[in-house]
Amino acid sequence: MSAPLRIERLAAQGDGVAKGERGPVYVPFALPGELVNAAVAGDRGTLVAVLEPSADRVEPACRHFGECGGCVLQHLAPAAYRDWKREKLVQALHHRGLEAPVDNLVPCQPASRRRAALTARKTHGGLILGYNRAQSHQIIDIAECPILEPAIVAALPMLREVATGLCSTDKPFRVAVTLSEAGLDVALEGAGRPSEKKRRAAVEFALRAGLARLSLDGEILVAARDPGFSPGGTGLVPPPGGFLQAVAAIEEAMAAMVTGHLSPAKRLADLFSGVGTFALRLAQVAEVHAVESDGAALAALDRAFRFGAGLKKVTAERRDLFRRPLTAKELDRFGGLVFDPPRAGAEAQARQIASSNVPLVAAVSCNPATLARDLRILVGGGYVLKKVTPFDQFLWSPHVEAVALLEKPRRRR
Ligand SMILES: C[S@@+](CC[C@H](N)C(=O)[O-])C[C@H]1O[C@@H](n2cnc3c(N)ncnc32)[C@H](O)[C@@H]1O
Repeated sequence: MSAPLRIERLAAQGDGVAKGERGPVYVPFALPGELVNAAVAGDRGTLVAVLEPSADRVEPACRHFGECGGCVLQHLAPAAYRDWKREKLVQALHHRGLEAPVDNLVPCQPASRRRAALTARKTHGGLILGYNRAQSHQIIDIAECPILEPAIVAALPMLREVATGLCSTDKPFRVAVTLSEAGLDVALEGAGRPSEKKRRAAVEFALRAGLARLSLDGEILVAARDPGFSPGGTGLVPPPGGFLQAVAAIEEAMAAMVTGHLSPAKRLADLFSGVGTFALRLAQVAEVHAVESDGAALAALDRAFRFGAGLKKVTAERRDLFRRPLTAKELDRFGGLVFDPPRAGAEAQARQIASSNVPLVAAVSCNPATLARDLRILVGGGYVLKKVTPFDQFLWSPHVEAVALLEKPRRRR
């Protein structure tokens, strides 16, 4: 049964929130101020009709909007959308009692995302390839995606063919596609164990289709060209399916901010370095020690440094920074550091940084809540939070990326 609801605000995941008889009701795709008709079950409402639309309601850019779980805010006008993302960060900091200037959101453009983690599954009607429906394992077969680089969208039919050729399971599997400077890098995971014949056919198809590289469960089946990138002027070739910042322009902007803050120091640390997004750029101005738990990422970083030109020293250390963070004593040899942990944040590492005397710190994060927790630890240890900048890297999703800059004043002798 549907009921009229007045939407009061957007929840953290982008759903509209109304006051229901038994508490808040979350209505996806409804906007603050709107009067909507929604079918309510428990605390979830399904939007039936918008009776009084918000002035901030706009036409969504994608035909899959509403079905596909990838984008939740395409119907919100750009200015309101940017304010909402910035406010998420402001509220997370406020929640931890942190006061710092928060910049406006650095926006990202449609058609700029250079990597996608798609899900595929064989069905009687052929292979479907796309994103999961919101809060479901059902896959929405996509024909377009306005956030992705057009070269990836244009390659969707070809990706379906590659995935069909290699698939030997009825279960869903992952198709990661990255647009490198040398073309598409495609990495399948969990597609089953294809026969030798299928693998050979996939290699031939990949070569004909002009893929830069094709991998299966981390094994490179064919690399016609190195699927490279050039942070710090290097020729970085990430491992198949490995982590890479999603939007090149946002990576560039975050790295410029981090480098600007840390550049007075001569020795730097990059913690949770991945393939060296920050380390390889920082190495243009300082010696860098990169620490990371993923051996394949570190090997790629090390190769890029060795074949790079004009870089100062880069050393790489494989280490689990959750279990064995760099200690305050180990950190004290650095004039500055950047840390960029996964969504869980870097609580143990932040405690060590807080007790250290590293004068310049940049914190990069994709989760405002854990960022605020870690910043609180640093501020408790005497760091001054200079400013925080939100970046949009996951357009029309509820995710916000951020860079926080901190300094520790020198102790008086
Ligand atoms: C958000 S990514 C950042 C990577 C890199 N800074 C970049 O911009 O590409 C987080 C990185 O933390 C690494 N990581 C995850 N858990 C870790 C741990 N316990 N210890 C060290 N590194 C870890 C991941 O492998 C990943 O490379």
